[in-house]
Amino acid sequence: MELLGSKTVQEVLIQGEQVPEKYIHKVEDGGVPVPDASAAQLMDVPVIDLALLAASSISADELEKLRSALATWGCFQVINHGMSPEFLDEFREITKQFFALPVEDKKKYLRQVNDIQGYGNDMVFSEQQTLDWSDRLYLSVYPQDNRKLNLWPENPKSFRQTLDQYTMDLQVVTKTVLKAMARSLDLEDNCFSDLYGGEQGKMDIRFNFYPPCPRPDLVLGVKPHADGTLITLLLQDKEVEGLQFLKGDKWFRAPIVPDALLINVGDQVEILSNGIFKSPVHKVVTNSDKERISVAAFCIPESDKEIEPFERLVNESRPRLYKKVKNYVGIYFEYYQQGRRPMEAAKM
Ligand SMILES: O=C(O)CCC(=O)C(=O)O
Ligand SMILES: [Fe+2]
Repeated sequence: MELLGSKTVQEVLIQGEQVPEKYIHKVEDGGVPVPDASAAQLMDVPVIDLALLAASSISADELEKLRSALATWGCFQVINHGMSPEFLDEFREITKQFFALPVEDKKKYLRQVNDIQGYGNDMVFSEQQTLDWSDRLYLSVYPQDNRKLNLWPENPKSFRQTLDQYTMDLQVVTKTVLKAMARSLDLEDNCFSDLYGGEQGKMDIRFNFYPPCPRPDLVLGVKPHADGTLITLLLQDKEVEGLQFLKGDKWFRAPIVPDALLINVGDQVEILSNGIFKSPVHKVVTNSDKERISVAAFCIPESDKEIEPFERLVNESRPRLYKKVKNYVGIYFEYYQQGRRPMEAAKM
């Protein structure tokens, strides 16, 4: 159960408070709570041309690039995805315009306690939870029955239509990526996409807004987590960095490739691939003078689908690492509430 909601970050800032205690990360052993972002290296994650992954003209080199990126980083950037740079700019623009509305106007779309959809802050499950320095708008878009249109902004005027177009385009990208992932593992083309569901696999969208933060050394935009999805497609801010990925015990900065989408696999693909593809732990740092936006699209299997390692990927040299799970997103929140890594629930 969620505790009563707290304020949005924007409201905290309007009230001119010091950064409230609840947002502050502490390190008991006296280390640095949030290491200086500029000290982190850029990741060398490949940029993949989606046209070269489409079934009709698939390139073996591109496929190998994909497999190797997902086995090392768990993510890659993709260009030639069918959306024009102008359209991506328009989509970023409606995101900025929505968050720039006065608090009162946005509150029409306020998330209710215990519902994930709507505008507001991170869901709060325990008194101990350190809060993220981000405001969100979370909307389910597919299947269409999941849409709560009363929570879809009417201002800016083009918001709904632009979101609709963006998510239709993403469904096409998702299908191509899921097929290519299967091929890169020598599996049957549709093995991932069958779990995702027919024409309209489940997709949720989270618009993230990170206001400038007076204490980037103590506060995170999003605390370290891995996504509970099959895959996540992220549109990053065009100018402001913030996202970092963990590899080994080091954090790396995700580079901005303005017209690319950054795609990462989530826990469910790590399970299905028997650990060959890594669901990367990532976080978002804040900065003191620039706001940042991003938009994450979460692709999630239907909740009645059983998720377990594909048999072809289990053998003597690679024993089965994960149990069968169902409704993983439900498990995800239960573990998250207790401050545990949800993947623990799936390990053998
Ligand atoms: O803002 C970002 O770059 C990433 C956000 C994220 O990790 C998420 O929404 O799950
Ligand atoms: Fe994430």
